Amino acid sequence: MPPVSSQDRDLSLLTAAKRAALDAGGAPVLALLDVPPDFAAWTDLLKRTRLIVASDRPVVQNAARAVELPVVALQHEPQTRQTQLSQALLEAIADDLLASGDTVVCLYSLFEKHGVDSLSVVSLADHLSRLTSRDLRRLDTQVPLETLRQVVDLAVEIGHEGREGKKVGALFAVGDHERVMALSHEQVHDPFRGYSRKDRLIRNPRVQESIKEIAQMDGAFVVGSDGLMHGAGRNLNAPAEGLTLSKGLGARHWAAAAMSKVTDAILVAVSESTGTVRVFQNGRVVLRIEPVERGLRWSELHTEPPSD
Ligand SMILES: Nc1ncnc2c1ncn2[C@@H]1O[C@H](COP(=O)(O)OP(=O)(O)OP(=O)(O)O)[C@@H](O)[C@H]1O
Repeated sequence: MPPVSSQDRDLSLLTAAKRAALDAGGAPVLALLDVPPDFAAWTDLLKRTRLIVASDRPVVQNAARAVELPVVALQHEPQTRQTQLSQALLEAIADDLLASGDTVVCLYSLFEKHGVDSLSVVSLADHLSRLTSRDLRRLDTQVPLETLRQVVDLAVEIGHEGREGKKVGALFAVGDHERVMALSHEQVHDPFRGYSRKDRLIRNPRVQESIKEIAQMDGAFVVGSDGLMHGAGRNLNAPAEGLTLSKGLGARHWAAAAMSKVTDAILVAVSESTGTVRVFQNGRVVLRIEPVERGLRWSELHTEPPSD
């Protein structure tokens, strides 16, 4: 069999991408490229199907901009194709080129130096939720992923929805609950006191609804590794020495950082003003989730020294 030229291979994959985009109800095509292709031929073939170009190479970015294609400019750093593709999708959502509920047809190269050799149809909603699990799994903690995931999902919902149109903040300590309880005191009456175990498990949807309601009150929720609520309305008072936090973060976030430093708990804070969820471990923000329209965006961490 004669070898297929890279240009022919690109065009046959592009035809398949167009077909997949139409089958998905007019999905956009995102091409992750290292070398500029013949963009005129590409747009000609794709016709009305929207094409977004992602690349860490200025030569590709410039060639795409020259024909007025939207560009996602990636950082050049050694990473797998899959990570690069995830990054491109997240950046495209952040730049409003994609919405987090979209299906996207992705074209990229796994093996070939030039052009594209692979096609994936990605549901962003599924992909984003898998990313959340993956990032949480990376945390080296004894708190089971399931419990962490439930708390983080709840925190994201609180930050995203608020309560009856009002913005709501919240604070959760997960794991190492005995030490967290010892380093905190009751700030307001604990609404969960006296409830049965079943009615204090955060996987119970009724408990989740109560948490959303109670989050409006002051203080923190203390959750055990098994997802059992041990306290609500707690004022956390771990010492805040030797901590570094981003500018603009107030008492809630300092309390979270401090408690995560002196215990093995993971702290999850929802900012009332922005809805941003921050996950703290060992005194540092290890994950930050920005609320974006209809979904989440995991973003990189920027740590700045505290202002005087
Ligand atoms: N040590 C603490 N323990 C538990 N909750 C706290 C603590 N300190 C503050 N909070 C809670 O955080 C709320 C907001 O405080 P503050 O505005 O200073 O925090 P912040 O970090 O700026 O958070 P936000 O972005 O939500 O405003 C307080 O009303 C209180 O409910």
